[in-house]
Amino acid sequence: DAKPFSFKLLKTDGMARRGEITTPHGKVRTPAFMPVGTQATVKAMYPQQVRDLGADVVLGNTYHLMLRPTAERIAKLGGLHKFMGWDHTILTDSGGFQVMSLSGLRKMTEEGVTFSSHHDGSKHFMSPERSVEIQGLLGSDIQMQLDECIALPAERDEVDRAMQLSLRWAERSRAQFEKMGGPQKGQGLYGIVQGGDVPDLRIESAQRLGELPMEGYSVGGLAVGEPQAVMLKMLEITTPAMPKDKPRYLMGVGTPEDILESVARGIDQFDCVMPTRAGRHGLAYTRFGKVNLKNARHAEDPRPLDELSNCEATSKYSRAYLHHLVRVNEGLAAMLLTWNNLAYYQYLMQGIRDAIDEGRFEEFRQKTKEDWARG
Ligand SMILES: CC#C[C@H]1NC(N)=Nc2cc3[nH]c(NC)nc3cc21
Repeated sequence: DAKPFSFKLLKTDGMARRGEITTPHGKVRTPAFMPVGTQATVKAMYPQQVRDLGADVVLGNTYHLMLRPTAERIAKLGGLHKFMGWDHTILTDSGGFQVMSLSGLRKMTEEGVTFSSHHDGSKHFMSPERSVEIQGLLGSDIQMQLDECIALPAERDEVDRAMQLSLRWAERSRAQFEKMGGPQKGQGLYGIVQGGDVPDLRIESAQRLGELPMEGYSVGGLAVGEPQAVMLKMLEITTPAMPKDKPRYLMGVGTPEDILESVARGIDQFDCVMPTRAGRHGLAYTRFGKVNLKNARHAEDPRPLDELSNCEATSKYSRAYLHHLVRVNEGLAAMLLTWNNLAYYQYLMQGIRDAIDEGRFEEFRQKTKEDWARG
């Protein structure tokens, strides 16, 4: 058997936590930002570049990979790590959220969800068991239960119904994960806390999920368009009800500020398309806030984004050049800005981890927000 999946809580500073996850493909330093690699690639980046910036985990998506090229084909080729040339930890989402947000939903039953592909309209079926089977075929180190994701705003009884179904699906996902020998392979399966914006349902979901032997717990259903204040309020209610000795993963979050505020409320893992997607749209994240390189004011600015950065994309090219590349829609624009943005996100995460290690997270949080405001 492989070394068991483990999480060590190394230090706390207020509600902020510093930890380390051990998976079959190495260690994950938390708080961690996990770049999104939906279709087996972090868009516009080489795997080694992503690694060199300090990422310990990348994300893959069951929904996308089951449609193209299919999990069976990836398994036949040696699994997702080999397929995409990433030899570190991979976390996969279960498909629940993508079915709701991407596909022409057919029907949801107790058994699972039938949906049509957003590519060609072909019909597919996903159950908690099938989702875990796909994630196993991919060789995913950290897997997600299948959950029912409903769009907000929703009535309380609809939120309750979806939360209760997701709890029953958590148990079925766990059974399938153990049937496939996930624990013996050192892999982890996370439950997903639901409950929308209803405090008592969030607490019930977190407490009942915490009774299942999951290796970690995600908070789902936030970052779906609600104001940041609502998201943070829901976190203050939810994280204290989650197990303390297991990783907590806030799905789909977020901006640098969302991440800083969520670490302060007890979250360990983050993923977001923001840095990569923004990079493809001419937006740069820096230590002093965002820079929209489409804007003509950069047309003759000889300064790099941040000369003190050790990332080449950030320190070696003028804003004028980046503005030009964005304006003429050159591929190098997406490459350089994605590189810059992921470098900044990992720089922020390293700063957060160091600050918690040294017991100065609150001071770090204030100083970082001042720097962003300075622009
Ligand atoms: C309801 C629910 C839920 C969660 N369930 C699963 N499986 N994945 C998610 C991915 C997300 N991405 C974002 N925001 C971009 N919110 C997410 C929430 C979930």
